[in-house]
Amino acid sequence: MITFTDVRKVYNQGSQKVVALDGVSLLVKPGEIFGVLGQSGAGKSTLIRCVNQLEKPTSGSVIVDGQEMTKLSGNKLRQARQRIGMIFQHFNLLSCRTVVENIAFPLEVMGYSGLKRRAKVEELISLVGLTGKADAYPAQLSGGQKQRVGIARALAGEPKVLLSDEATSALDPQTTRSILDLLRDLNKRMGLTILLITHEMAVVKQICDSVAVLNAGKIVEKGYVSDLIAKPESFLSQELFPHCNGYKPKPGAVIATIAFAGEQASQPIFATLARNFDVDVNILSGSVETVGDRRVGQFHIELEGQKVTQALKYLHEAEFEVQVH
Ligand SMILES: Nc1ncnc2c1ncn2[C@@H]1O[C@H](COP(=O)(O)OP(=O)(O)OP(=O)(O)O)[C@@H](O)[C@H]1O
Repeated sequence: MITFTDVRKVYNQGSQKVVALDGVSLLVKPGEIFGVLGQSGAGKSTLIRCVNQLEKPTSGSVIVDGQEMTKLSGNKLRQARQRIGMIFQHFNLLSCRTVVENIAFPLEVMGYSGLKRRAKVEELISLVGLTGKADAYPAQLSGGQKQRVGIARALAGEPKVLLSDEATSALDPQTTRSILDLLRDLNKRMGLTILLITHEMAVVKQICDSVAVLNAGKIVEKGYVSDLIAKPESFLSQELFPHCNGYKPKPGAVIATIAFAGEQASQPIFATLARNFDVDVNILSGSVETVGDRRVGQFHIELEGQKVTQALKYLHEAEFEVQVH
C-alpha cells in the first residue's frame, strides 16, 4: 500500500545540511498497522510527511496505492491527499468551529452538498464515539475527545491510508489505550492501512502488526512485531524487556536469557527446571507481556546446580529461545 524506496531528505539549515532521512526503504502492506519507532530527531515526522508530500524527498520514491507521490503536483496532488487521512499530536482542530463544523470542513472542500454533508458527519460522529458532542467547541472537549474529532475529520474523505503523527503523545495512558483501541477497530472494520510514528514502545506493543526502528535517518530494524519481540537480540525485545545491568553472577552459576511466546507462556517452566534438574533459578529481570493477542515473555536468569547443562538442553529441545551469557 505504501512503498518507500531509498528515500533521502536533506534540509538546508543556513550553511549546514541536515540529513533527516538517509536511504529509507519500507513496505507497508494493505490493511496493516505499521509503526515507525524512534527517538526525537530520528526523522519520523519527516518520513510520515513524505507520504502525503508535506515534505518533498530530496531523492527516492514514495508510492501510495500504486501512485508515485513525488511526481504529483497541483490538482493531482490535492486529489491524492484526499485519499490519505492524517491525525496529529496536537489535534489541529479549528477552535472557532464546533465538532460538526470541524468534521464537515474537508467535506466542504470536497464539494459535498449540505444534506450529504450532514449525513456523512453524523455517521462519522457515531463511528468515533462522539455522539452527544456534536455542538461542542474544541475547548469544551477532553484530549481524547479532541483526537476523536481529528480521527473523524481524517476519515471524511474515506481514505485507504491513515497517517498518525504521534497521535497519542499528548494523552494520558488510559486515554491513549482507548484511542489506540479505536484505531485498531477502524483498521479491522474498514480495512484501513495505518502508518503511525511514535517514540513509545507501548504504542507499538498495543496495536502495531509491523514496525521499523528509525535511528539518525536510517532503518536499523524492521519486521513483524511478534517476530522481533521473540528474538532476545532485537532492539524491540531489549526495549520491552530491559536487562538489569551490573549484576555479578555467583561463582559457578550460569546467566541466561530465556524467551517464549504463545502456548509456552503458560508452562510452569521454572518449577520444571527446579523439580526435574534440581536447578536453582534466580530471576534477575523480565516479565510476560501481551503483544497483539499473544503472550510473550523474557527472563534474564541465573542458574545454579549440578545439572544446569541438562536443564539448558531441555529448554532448547522444548523450543524455548535461550541465550547463555
Ligand atoms: N524544516 C526543517 N529544516 C531543517 N531541519 C529540519 C527541518 N525539519 C526537521 N529537521 C531536522 O531533521 C532531523 C529529523 O527531524 P524530524 O522532525 O523528522 O525527527 P523526529 O524523529 O520526528 O523528531 P521528534 O520526535 O522530536 O519530532 C532533525 O535533526 C531536525 O532538526
